[in-house]
Amino acid sequence: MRQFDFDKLKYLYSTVPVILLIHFFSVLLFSVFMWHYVDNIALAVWISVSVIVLLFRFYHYLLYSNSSEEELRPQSTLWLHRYYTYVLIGGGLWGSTAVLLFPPHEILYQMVVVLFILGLTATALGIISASWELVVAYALLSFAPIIVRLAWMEDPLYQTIAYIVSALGILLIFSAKHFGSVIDNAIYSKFALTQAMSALENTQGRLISLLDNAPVGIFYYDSSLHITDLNNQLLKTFRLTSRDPLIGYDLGTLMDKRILPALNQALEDGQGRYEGPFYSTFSENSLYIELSTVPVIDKKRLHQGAICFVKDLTMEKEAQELIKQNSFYDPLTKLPNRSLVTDRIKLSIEQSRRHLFHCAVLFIDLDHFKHINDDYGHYIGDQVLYQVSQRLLKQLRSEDTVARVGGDEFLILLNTLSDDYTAAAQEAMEIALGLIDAINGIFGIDGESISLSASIGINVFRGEEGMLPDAIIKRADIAMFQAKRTGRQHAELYHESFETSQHELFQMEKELRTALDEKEFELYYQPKVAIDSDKIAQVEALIRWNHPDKGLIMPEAFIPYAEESGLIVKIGEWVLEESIKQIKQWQQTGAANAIERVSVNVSSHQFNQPDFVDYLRALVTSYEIAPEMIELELTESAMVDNSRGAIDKVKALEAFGVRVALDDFGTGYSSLSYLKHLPVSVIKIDRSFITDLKHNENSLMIVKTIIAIAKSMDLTVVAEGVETDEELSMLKELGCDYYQGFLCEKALPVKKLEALISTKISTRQSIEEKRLPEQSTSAK
Ligand SMILES: Nc1nc2c(ncn2[C@@H]2O[C@H](COP(=O)(O)O[C@H]3[C@@H](O)[C@H](n4cnc5c(=O)[nH]c(N)nc54)O[C@@H]3COP(=O)(O)O)[C@@H](O)[C@H]2O)c(=O)[nH]1
Repeated sequence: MRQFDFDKLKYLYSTVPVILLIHFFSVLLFSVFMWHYVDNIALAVWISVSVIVLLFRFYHYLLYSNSSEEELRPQSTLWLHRYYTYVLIGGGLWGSTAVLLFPPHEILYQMVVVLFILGLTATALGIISASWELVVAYALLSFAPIIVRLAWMEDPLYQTIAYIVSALGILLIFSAKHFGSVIDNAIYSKFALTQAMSALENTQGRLISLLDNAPVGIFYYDSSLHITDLNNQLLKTFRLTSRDPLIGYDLGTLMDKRILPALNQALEDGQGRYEGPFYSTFSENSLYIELSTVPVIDKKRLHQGAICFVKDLTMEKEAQELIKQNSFYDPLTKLPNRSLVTDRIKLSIEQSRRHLFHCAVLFIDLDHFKHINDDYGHYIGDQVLYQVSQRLLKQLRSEDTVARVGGDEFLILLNTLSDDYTAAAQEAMEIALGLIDAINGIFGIDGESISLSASIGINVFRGEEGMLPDAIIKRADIAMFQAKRTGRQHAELYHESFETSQHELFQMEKELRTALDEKEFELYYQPKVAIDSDKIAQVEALIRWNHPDKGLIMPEAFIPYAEESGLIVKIGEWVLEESIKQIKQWQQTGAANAIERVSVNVSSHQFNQPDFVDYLRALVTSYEIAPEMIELELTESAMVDNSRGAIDKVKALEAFGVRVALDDFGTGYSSLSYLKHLPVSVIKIDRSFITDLKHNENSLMIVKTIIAIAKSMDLTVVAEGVETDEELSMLKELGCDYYQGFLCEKALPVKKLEALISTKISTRQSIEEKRLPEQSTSAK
């Protein structure tokens, strides 16, 4: 059943109580009136039937009233038919009075019957007028019998009354039709209203849910800038728990007035927008918001205030700031990074070009920082970098920029130096020296004392057309590289010639790689003679490069390049393995039985490799040679550069059986007290002291002292660079254990060394033999 028909059914049932009452009292009244004039049995039967019908109808009415709409809806047609049935039975009962209860003679009571039928039908038709078919059926059932009865009577008066009743009946039917259409309209209007109300409620519900669940804060405000409504998100945005302080709030009194223009804009029929920081009056929070406003206009185009949407962008903004911070600043030191300093250099190029002053870029690289990371771990390494950044900042002016551009690399941009290049270079150099002083020294971190130094490259520039920041940085880098090459711990001012030496380095590096791949290196061996027995007891492995074009190249010509490029590690590994192979071969062939030990030079780079000891152990084990056959020659600087790790490594090597000699002793740090801390077995006195031995009192004193202290510490002493008998006899007198030098032999290829040793003659004899032809020649 359609909703409209269902509503009509509801209306019809709403009339039942009235119908029942009218019907009941009408039956009662009719019976009282007619009791003496009609057949009492017929009247009793009529009354009984009427009462039974009324009771049933009442019962069904109660059933209907107690049913829910959901229960009634599926049976609505049945209930309509029930209603129709009872109405028609009612009509039939009153119609039947014209047949059963019409007094034959009392004309007055006959008219009472007619009046009852007319009155009740008129009432009934009014009530049931909502159903046209029912009206017609009811009118027929109630009027037809009385009209027929009256018309059947002979008296023309009755016939006239029959016409009148018929006319009234027709009139009533049409009145009921009109009344019915009024009721229909009323039901339809109510139905339409209900529909509209429910649609409105739905829309309102949707709007409320939209407002409450909108991801942006929303509030309405009237034309006098007072808040009239708001959603939950707005409370969240402003960290509030209650709407109360906001409803009716005058936005004109906000502490932060930056949003007012946008709010007013919407009241002037425009759309307002604001994005930026906002200080909340209510929660006293600093936010970053995006706000937009639109006017609220009703159907009559009248302004009803405005609506404002507020988005809290605080978190996005903070994230953006963080990203920005990370893309322009170094997270560890909080210093600008390469991008930012590059930008600033660009600016300096422009400014110095316009104002004719000089600027400088200082490229700082910490010396041997890698060892700090390797020995103390990255946490301490990070702390050192942080402290360095702080020391740098302290030294500089606020207009200068300090940036961290790599692991242990810092860039400093000095602005507004002198307009004279020489003066500017001097200023930059003074600042650089100040920075070196600031960095040089001990860093105390977590109970560790870490010594540090730095090398600085300086590039002084004045902006020119087309000058690029990268080129400026590169020059400072080249100068820094030069500072590293020339001893570290100092500053170098960029010079064009540095580029050539760098180019040379790259070229040499390339050639050295080829030399390794093409096996162009060879080991020569120089004898070390036991002074007491005058026997070749040991040899030192010394590298040579058989260059395909340049011939034999001595190590001093390429080792420094190998050191700088880092290739020394690979070359050193080759030397170690080659020496061990040679030892193995000598062991197997017995070709050099007399050789008790082979010493190998190890560069600080190689020695400072974290896995150096393990590497050597593995090599010795895999070639199955006695570790005692090897002696490693380390310079003092290799140990001082990495004092903590070096001592442990030397201990581990000595414990394994490999001996460690301190090479070039007397040069460099030359700290005799330092010897106590180094668990080495041998010290080699530097050649420079031996050469000077005869002519320089100081050298004699130094050699004397070194030997005395070494002896007191039970160390073996080797003197290198011995070229004369005099030097040898002086060393013998001072108690030196071994000597090495041209007096015995220079470094020889393996075959020649083997040949020398296989003569099994004392070196003195060999020397004498060598001299004899010379003497005979001179004698001639
Ligand atoms: N890391 C490595 N360094 C190495 C290796 N091989 C050599 N070197 C180092 O190169 C420097 C020069 O070595 P070299 O040209 O071989 O010179 C050695 C001797 O020939 C020279 N010597 C020896 N006796 C005399 C002498 O009586 N007079 C004189 N003028 N020179 C002499 O001394 C060099 C050996 O020095 P040292 O190592 O200090 O014992 C040199 O520093 C080598 O260390 C290598 O494989 N790896």
